[in-house]
Amino acid sequence: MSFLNKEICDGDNPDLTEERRTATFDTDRMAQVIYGSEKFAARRRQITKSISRIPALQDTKPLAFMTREEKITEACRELDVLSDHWEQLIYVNDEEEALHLHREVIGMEGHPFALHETMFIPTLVSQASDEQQEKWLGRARKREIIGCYAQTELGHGSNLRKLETTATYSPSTQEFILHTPTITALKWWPGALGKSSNYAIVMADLVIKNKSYGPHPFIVQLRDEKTHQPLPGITVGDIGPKMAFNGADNGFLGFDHFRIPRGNLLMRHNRVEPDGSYLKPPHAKIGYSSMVKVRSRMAMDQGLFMAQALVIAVRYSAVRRQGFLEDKSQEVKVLDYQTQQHRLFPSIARVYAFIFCGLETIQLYEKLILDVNKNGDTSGMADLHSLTSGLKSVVTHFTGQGIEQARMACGGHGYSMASYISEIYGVAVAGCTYEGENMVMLLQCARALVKAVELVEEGHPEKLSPMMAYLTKPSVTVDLTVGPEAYVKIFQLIAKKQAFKATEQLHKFMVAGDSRDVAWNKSAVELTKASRLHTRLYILKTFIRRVESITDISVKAALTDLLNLHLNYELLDVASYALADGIMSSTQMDFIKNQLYSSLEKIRPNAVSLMDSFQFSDLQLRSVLGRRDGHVYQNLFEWAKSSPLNQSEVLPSVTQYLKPMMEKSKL
Ligand SMILES: CCCCC/C=C\C/C=C\C/C=C\CC/C=C/C(=O)SCCNC(=O)CCNC(=O)[C@H](O)C(C)(C)COP(=O)(O)OP(=O)(O)OC[C@H]1O[C@@H](n2cnc3c(N)ncnc32)[C@H](O)[C@@H]1OP(=O)(O)O
Ligand SMILES: Cc1cc2nc3c(=O)[nH]c(=O)nc-3n(C[C@H](O)[C@H](O)[C@H](O)COP(=O)(O)OP(=O)(O)OC[C@H]3O[C@@H](n4cnc5c(N)ncnc54)[C@H](O)[C@@H]3O)c2cc1C
Repeated sequence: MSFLNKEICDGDNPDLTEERRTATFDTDRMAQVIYGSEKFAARRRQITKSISRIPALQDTKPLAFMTREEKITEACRELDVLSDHWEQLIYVNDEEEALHLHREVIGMEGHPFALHETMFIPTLVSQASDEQQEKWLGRARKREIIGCYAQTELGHGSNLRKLETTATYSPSTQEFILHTPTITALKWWPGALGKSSNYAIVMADLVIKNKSYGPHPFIVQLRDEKTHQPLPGITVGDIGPKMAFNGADNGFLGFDHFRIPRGNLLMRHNRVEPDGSYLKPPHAKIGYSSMVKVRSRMAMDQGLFMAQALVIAVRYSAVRRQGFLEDKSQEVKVLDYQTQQHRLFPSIARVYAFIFCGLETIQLYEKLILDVNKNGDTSGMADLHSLTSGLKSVVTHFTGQGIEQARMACGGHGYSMASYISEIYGVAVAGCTYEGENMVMLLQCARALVKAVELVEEGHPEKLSPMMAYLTKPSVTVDLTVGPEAYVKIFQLIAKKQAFKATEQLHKFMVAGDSRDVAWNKSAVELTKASRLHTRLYILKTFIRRVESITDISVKAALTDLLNLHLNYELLDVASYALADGIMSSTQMDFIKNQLYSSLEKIRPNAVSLMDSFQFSDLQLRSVLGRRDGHVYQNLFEWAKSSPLNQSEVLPSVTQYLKPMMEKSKL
C-alpha cells in the first residue's frame, strides 16, 4: 500500500522517499491517534501552515551560534510577532494550541511566557477566587502582565514544609508582609523570574499571630508595570547559564518586609479574614495543584521531546549508508542493522505509550479541577498525585535514556549541535528534577502503594482504588502466546511481589524498633523499585487500551506491532524479578526474545512514517540531520559554513597567540 504524498516527497532524498512509500498506514490518520483527535491533529497542521506564511517567523541565525542574550532577544522578538498574529493563528485561550504554537516557533529552549502559560495562569484558575480571577486572570490571558511560579528556594526545593519565605499577616493594615529571612530563603530557579516576569505566584509560609500554616500561594507584583524596575523591597535577577534551556531566565528573588494586600493570598480554597482568622481548605495539599497540573502534562511533553530526537535519528538512519550486508555493490542504510533497530524502536514504542498516558492524565487533571472547583470534591486528589508522581519519574528517566540512544545512533553527527539532540536531551532531563526530584516523587508513589498493601494485609481489599486492584491477584501460570493480557498478568505479578516485599521490609525494620521514617529510609531503594514497576504496569495497560480502541485498520496494525515490541521489551527489561521469583521460566524468556527480534523486523518498513506521523515541521525540529527532505550532507556543510568561526580565514587567536608561539619555537 502506498500513501506517498507527492507534493511533500518531491525533491526529497530518494532513500527517505522510498521509506515513505513502504508505509502501511496514512500518517495523517496516525497523527489523529497521537494528538487525541482528528480535530486537533488538523488544527496543528493548519497552525503550522499559517506559521510558514509569516516571513518574520522563518529561520534566522541557527540557535547553536547564538549567545544566551541573543537567544532571549530572539525568543522575545518571536513572541512579539506571534502576539500580532495570535488571533489569526489559534483559538484564543486554547491551551493546547498555544503550547503547539510556542513549541513550533520558539522551540524548547525557554522563553518569557513558558511559566506564564504552564503555571501562572493555571494557578490563578485553580487557586484564585472568582473575584481574584476577575482582577488578574483576564489581564494575564491578554498578556498585559507576565507571571511565573516562585516556589523553590536556594536551600529547599523538595521539602516544601521547610520553605523559609514568610508571609506574616498584619491585621492592623490588612496586609501580608513577605520576607526572606536568610540567604537560603531566596527563591531560586523559577523560570522567567529573573528578567522577564513582572508578577509571580509566590509560595510562602503563611504566618498568623505567630502560628505557621505552611506554604500558601500569593500573587505578588514584582516590577513596576511602566518602567519594569523591581519594586522597592524586592531583589530579583537571573541565576546564570544552565545545562540547557538557556533561552529562559530562571531567577532568584528576595523580599525585604515587602507588603501586599490581604486580597493577594489566593483564596479559592482557604481564607484569611480581616481579623486574621483562618479558614482551612477542603484538602491540606490543594495548594499544590499547579505542580500536579504540570506533572499530569509531563508524559505528553516528555513523549514529544523523545519523539523529536527519534524523528531526527530515524530519518538520518534511513539516509546514512555505512557497511554491507548481502549486496556488496551498495552500502546499507544503517537503519537496516538489527542493533540500530534495537537502539531506536523500543524508544519509538515508549514515545507512543507515554503520549497515550499523557492524553489520559491531562484529562484526569481537568476533571479533578472541575470536581474541586465546582463541587468541592477532593476525593480524586490522592490517586492523581500518586499516579502523576510515579509517571513523571519513570517517563523522564526513560526519555533521557531514549534521547541519548538517539544521539549515539547518529554516530559522530549526533554529537554535533547541528543534530540538535544535545539541546533536546538537556531540556528533557531537566524534567527528572523539576516538578519534584524523581526519587522524591517515586517515594510519594510508594506511600500510596504501601498503604494499599497494608489494606490487603488487613483484609480490606474492597477499599483499594482500581489502579491498585492487581495487588489482590493470585499467582497463576501464564501462557504468553495468548497475547497482551498474558503479559499484563506477568507484569502484575512482578509488580505485586515487589510491592509486598518492599512493604514487608519496611515492617520488618519497624518491628525491630526503627521509627517509620527510619525504616522507610532503610527500605527506600526497594520502595522506588516497587513504584517503577507499578507505573510501568500502568503505562503498559494504557498502551493496550488505546490500541484496542483504534478503528482505522492499518493504523491499528502498525501500532499493534509497536505494542508487541513494547510488551516484549518491557518484560525482558524486568525479567530478573520474574526469574528470581519463579514467575517466568528461561523457556519463556527465549520466547520473549524471539518475539522482540521479530517485532523489530515488522516495524522496520514503517519506522520513518511512525515518526513522520508526529508532523513536526523543520522549524520546530531545528535539526540539520532531521530535516524532512533528508539532504543531510548538503545541509550540514551549509550549517558549518555559517559558523561564526568561519566568517574569517584567520582568527585573532591565531595572530595573537599561535603565530607568535610558532615563531618563538623556530628560534
Ligand atoms: C511545564 C512544561 C511544559 C512545556 C515543556 C517545555 C519545556 C520544558 C522545559 C523546561 C521546564 C519548564 C518548566 C518547568 C517548570 C518547573 C516548575 C517547578 O519545578 S515548580 C516546583 C516544583 N516543586 C516540587 O515539585 C516539589 C516537590 N515536593 C513536593 O511536592 C512535596 O514536598 C512532597 C514531596 C509531595 C511532600 O509534601 P509534604 O507537604 O511534605 O507532604 P507529606 O510528605 O507530609 O505528605 C502528606 C500527605 O499528602 C500527600 N500529598 C503530597 N502532595 C500531594 C498532592 N499534590 N496531592 C495530593 N496529596 C498529596 C502525600 O502523599 C501524603 O499522603 P499520605 O499521608 O501518605 O496519604
Ligand atoms: C530547569 C528547571 C526549571 C525549574 N523551574 C522552577 C520553577 O519554575 N519554579 C520553581 O519554584 N522551581 C523550579 N525549579 C526547581 C525544581 O522544582 C527543584 O530543583 C526540584 O523540585 C528539586 O528540588 P531540589 O533542587 O531541592 O533538590 P534536592 O531535594 O536538594 O535534591 C538533591 C538530592 O537529594 C535527594 N533527596 C531530597 N529529598 C529526599 C528525600 N526525602 N528522600 C530521598 N532523597 C531525597 C534527591 O533525590 C536528590 O538526589 C526548576 C528546576 C529546574 C532544573
